Amino acid sequence: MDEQEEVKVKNPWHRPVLIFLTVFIILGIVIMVSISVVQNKPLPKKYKYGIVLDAGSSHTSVFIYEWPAEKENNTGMVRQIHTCNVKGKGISSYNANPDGAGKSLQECMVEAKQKIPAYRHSETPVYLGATAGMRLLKMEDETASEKVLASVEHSLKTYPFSYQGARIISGQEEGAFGWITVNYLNQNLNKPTGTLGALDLGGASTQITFIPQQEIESGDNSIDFRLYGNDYHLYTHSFLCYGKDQALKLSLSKKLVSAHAASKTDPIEVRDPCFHPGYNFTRTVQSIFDTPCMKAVNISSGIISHVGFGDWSQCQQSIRKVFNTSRCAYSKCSFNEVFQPSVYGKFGAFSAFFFVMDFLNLTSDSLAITKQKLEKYCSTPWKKIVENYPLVKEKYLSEYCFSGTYILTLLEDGYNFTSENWQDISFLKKIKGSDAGWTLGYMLNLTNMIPAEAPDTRLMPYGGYVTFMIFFTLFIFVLFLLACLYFRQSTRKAQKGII
Ligand SMILES: Nc1nc2c(ncn2[C@@H]2O[C@H](COP(=O)(O)OP(=O)(O)OP(=O)(O)O)[C@@H](O)[C@H]2O)c(=O)[nH]1
Ligand SMILES: [Ca+2]
Repeated sequence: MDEQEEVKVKNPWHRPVLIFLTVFIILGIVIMVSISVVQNKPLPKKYKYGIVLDAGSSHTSVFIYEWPAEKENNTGMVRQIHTCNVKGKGISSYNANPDGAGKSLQECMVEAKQKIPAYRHSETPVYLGATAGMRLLKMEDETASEKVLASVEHSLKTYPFSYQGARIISGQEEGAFGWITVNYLNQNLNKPTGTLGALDLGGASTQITFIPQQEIESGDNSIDFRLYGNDYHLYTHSFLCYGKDQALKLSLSKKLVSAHAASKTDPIEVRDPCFHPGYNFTRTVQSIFDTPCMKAVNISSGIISHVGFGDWSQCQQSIRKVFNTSRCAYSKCSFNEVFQPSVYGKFGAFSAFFFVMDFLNLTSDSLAITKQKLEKYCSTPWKKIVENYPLVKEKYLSEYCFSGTYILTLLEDGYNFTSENWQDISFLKKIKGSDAGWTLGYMLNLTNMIPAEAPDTRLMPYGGYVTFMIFFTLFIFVLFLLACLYFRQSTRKAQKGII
């Protein structure tokens, strides 16, 4: 009995200090584990948003962009999460009914409200940039263009976003921001890699932008940027009236003028090699001349009979007439006396360059094959084309022969691409999910999201730095203990030896 009591008394777990210490240690472990679980739980990423409306000549598109809130100055972080095509034509078509321009944006802006989390609405910037359609309207009727801009401004201010302005952007801006977009999305801007030239074909204008190898001889075509610590010296030009819809009108007007001189029929028959054999459509003369891109001509008949005969090489001859290459006051020109250095490097060709070449399945062939295929396509009877593509809008369908030939002629005779560098052109619509176009570059610039200088980077992230320092300190401490132990052992051995 006494012995048993003695064992009980000697059991160390019955000592209060030890019990207290054990509970304390367990509690400590629980607290540490809980803190580490909470601390290391992946945080929900916070995003910011921006809206840009591309008010083009043919239609308006609304783009919504998203980027991680804490990484906004890094290249490639902004991505397009949604796009909405406004129903109907571009805002410049509302010249006679300006209120309609603002109203037309309603559906897409309501969609934007649903796509962006409500708590971000008030800090989400909205920009509207209008391009060639509004440039032409401003030339024709400045008051009407101001009314249209006032109408879209009034409409955009009714939404809970942060309205930042609606304006007509210049051709240089359109070209330069398109170039920034493609190079930002390809993450070319903070690396020593080459950049991609940008080719944009709209309905009313077309832009070419690239870094040339030679000096830029005209100030209007030069634009300088400092992005992420690199200096960029760009060549850019925007040809107003050379988008594919205006170019069609230009080309058709020339055919109409010569048909009018020769023909005695009413309506005048305009025979067109750029439209398929069997194509026959009645147009008004007004629909061809309703643009400041051409001087009005005095044509007696109000309507024309537009008849196709599908001959590619004659089509190309007729399109060449819209490019004036007879004079150049510089060492080199593209056309219409505009300076252009030799094209250099790889190019991304988007908007109608892509729609058309993709439809015609001509995005990856050599120049010679491209011409052969196009020749065959243009000579295909209109009836057969309609049968082959029952789902494609007839207006688009009828114009692909003209548009394909226009693209080829613009690139080869206008910009001076050759069979050697033809395959440096990539026809593209999107890059990593975001549309190629000027809108993203425009927003990045206005939100200061591309810094002039590359941000200074630390050797390692803060968390990594703390972990490294803790482990390294422990490692040194263990080495120190081992050294002490070794020192004690060796001094003991030495003392024993002495004894
Ligand atoms: N085939 C085809 N054509 C299209 C499509 N979308 C637009 N287009 C046409 O392609 C041309 C260029 O379109 P966009 O790039 O949107 O032109 P835009 O921005 O309205 O015109 P700009 O103000 O000159 O830039 C226009 O003639 C459009 O009608 C499409 O999906 N398929
Ligand atoms: Ca455009």
